[in-house]
Amino acid sequence: MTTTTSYLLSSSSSSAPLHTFKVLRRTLWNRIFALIFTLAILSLFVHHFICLLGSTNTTTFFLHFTLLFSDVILSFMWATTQSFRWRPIRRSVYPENLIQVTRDRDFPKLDVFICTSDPYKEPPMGVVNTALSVMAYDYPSDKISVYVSDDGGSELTLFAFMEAAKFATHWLPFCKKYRVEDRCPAAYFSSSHCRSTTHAEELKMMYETMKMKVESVVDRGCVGDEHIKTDKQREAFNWWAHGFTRQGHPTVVQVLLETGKDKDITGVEMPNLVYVSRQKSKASHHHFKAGALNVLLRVSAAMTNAPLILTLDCDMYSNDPTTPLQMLCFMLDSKMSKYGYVQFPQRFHGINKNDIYGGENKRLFQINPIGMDGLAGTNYVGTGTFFRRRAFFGGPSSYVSAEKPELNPNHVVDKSIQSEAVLEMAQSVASCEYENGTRWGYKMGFRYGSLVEDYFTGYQLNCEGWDSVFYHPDRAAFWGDIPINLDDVLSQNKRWCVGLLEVAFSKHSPIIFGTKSRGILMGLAYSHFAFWGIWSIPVTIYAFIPQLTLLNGVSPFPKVSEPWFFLYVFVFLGSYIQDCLDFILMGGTFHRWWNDQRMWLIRGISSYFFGTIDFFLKSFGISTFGFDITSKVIDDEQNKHYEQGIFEFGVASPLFVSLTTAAIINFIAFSVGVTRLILGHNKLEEICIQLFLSGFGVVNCWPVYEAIVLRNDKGKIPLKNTILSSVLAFSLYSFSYCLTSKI
Ligand SMILES: O=c1ccn([C@@H]2O[C@H](COP(=O)(O)OP(=O)(O)O[C@H]3O[C@H](CO)[C@@H](O)[C@H](O)[C@H]3O)[C@@H](O)[C@H]2O)c(=O)[nH]1
Ligand SMILES: [Mn+2]
Repeated sequence: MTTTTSYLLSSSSSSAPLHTFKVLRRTLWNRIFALIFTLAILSLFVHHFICLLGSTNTTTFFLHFTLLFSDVILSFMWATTQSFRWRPIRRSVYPENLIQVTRDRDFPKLDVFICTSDPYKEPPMGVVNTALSVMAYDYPSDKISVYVSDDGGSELTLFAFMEAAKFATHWLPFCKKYRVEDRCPAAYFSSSHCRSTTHAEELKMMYETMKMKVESVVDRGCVGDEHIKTDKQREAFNWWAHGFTRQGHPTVVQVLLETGKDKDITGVEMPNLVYVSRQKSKASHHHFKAGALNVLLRVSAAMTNAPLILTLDCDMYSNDPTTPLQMLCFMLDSKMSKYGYVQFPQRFHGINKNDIYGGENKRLFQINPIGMDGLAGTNYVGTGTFFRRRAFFGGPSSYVSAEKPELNPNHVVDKSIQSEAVLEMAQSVASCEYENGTRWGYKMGFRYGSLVEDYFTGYQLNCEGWDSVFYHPDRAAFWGDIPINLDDVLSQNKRWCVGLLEVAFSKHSPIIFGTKSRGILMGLAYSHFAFWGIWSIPVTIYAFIPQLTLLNGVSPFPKVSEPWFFLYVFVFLGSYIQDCLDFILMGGTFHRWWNDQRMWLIRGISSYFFGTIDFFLKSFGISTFGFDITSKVIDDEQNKHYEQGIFEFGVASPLFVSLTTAAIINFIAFSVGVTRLILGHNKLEEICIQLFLSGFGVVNCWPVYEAIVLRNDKGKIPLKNTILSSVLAFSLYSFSYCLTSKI
């Protein structure tokens, strides 16, 4: 391990700690480098001012001003990343010591929330696998309750869960008997750990039968009469009988398994399993996932009211049955009562060798969180998070009470979850109107007002005084799906970008409100995410200006013989090398880092660019945006390309237009630059920086050229897109020609 102990700290004073952490040794180097880099940035500004003052006409003034502006933004973003490098820490846990503070049977109850919202983009079998993997946790079954929120309001999903409830009575004892590690059935049956005994074969058969049944129902689009066996089932599916649509339907709460009543085939208690589809009506805003989670908070309060909550997306299945014990190491430490949540990293299976789309999001999900963890706490990333229920009701020392006493975290439920009173309560708190006039979404629960409800909620909790923990075990706690085509990746990033800008430009902007609440470093860390969208400004400027000026024979950058040239070299190499080191020290490879930086550029020019425009259009009331769910379905041909590491363009997405335009301009600028050098029309010393930047653009855009010219499959860039981009590139060139002809 490259991160040796600089000092070891434990927050528990007893001889056998539950958890410890170490501050990474790179901290010192990071701080020294931050100082040197700050001086370099200041010098760069001096250079920019000299150029601005020396400009002889408005065009050159404007040119230098644009470059200054873009460097100001780069510097701001660089400054925000210093918060992640200030004090990164790594934690360890010792679940074997839990016995000193509690016994198994006294473990706190755990409510698990799983969200799904579309049976076609999120196949029910995937959701079921996620649920089964957590139901089988190494945790007392009678302490676990799994609540599934179905925003798709789909009888197909309910049907899948009815089947899963039956299968679970076999699966759970099997896992425990053989100490199975992969408790997600799909993962287990396709892994090499799958036993080849008759018992395992039997289970596999059972699983396959269930899968076939569920998939055939999904293909048909409805649950046929032949599948409805009991009166209880008929009653449940009756909800779908009249005028039930996805956007307009009553609340459906269906208890599929109840602890105390339902037993597995060996006679051991089953966990609770509850299906919830909240009421929907076109007339009221449902606040996307945050709304769904708040409904689950209330429904679960009415039914079990566990003090600990795990939130999961439907595609994030558990990969380690001991995860709850690791979490308890923090939650049961009495000195950690101010810690509101424990975040496990989002990790993804099925990433191709070199991670062409940067799907791992290493910086977002692994590198930055260890930095924030060393300050006041990491951000919440929507899934793989264990919360204290209390954290949703005001700060650690400023309690906000719910409007109904039964919903408060200290309320003890003493009735069966299927009793009439409890079911009635669950129905009523899941209705559309319930939140009107209450503090849900603003002072309580998951927060509204941003498309990235996870980021916004974690941020608000941190601001209210809750700290949080990031725990990154070697064995991934959860595995999730990643989008495997470029359009999905870019659209997802665009949604994130819009949601983050909503926070950046709100009264809760982290730069002011965050800094005031939790200090400058936390303010900067949260600002780093909030202002993601503005990356688009420097990325776009550097993708076009050096290239267009090169084509027009103008050079706004220092010559090789000038000392300022070395400043540019230092700033570029310094930031790139540090970034690469951060990546590799976190277990990444050079190749993956390269692809990750390429995706950063691509996102800058597409997702962030269009996301920022969308955000401002919405702010002026010109357009609206929603939560487009990322597809978890795998198309065979796309998957083949992805496995081979080939980019998938395929659709005529507007997100590709700016990218293709930049690719064309960079290619032309680089070719023209090299030709002029060979012909002796230009000296390398004059155009070195511009030529380098164009060449860098060309190398990064390589997959785009392949997709325009060399490929003939479905994943190539549609001709329409190429023509549009060429026209745009030509217009940009003509425009720049007119401007620079006056210089
Ligand atoms: O109206 C909605 C929309 C979405 N979801 C669920 O939210 C989850 C995340 O949606 P997904 O399309 O997978 O979004 P991603 O961009 O992949 O998710 C990341 O970003 C989201 C914020 O944009 C977070 O909520 C997620 O936890 C985080 O993994 C899924 O389980 C959905 O079913 C709902 O329940 N209701
Ligand atoms: Mn997702």
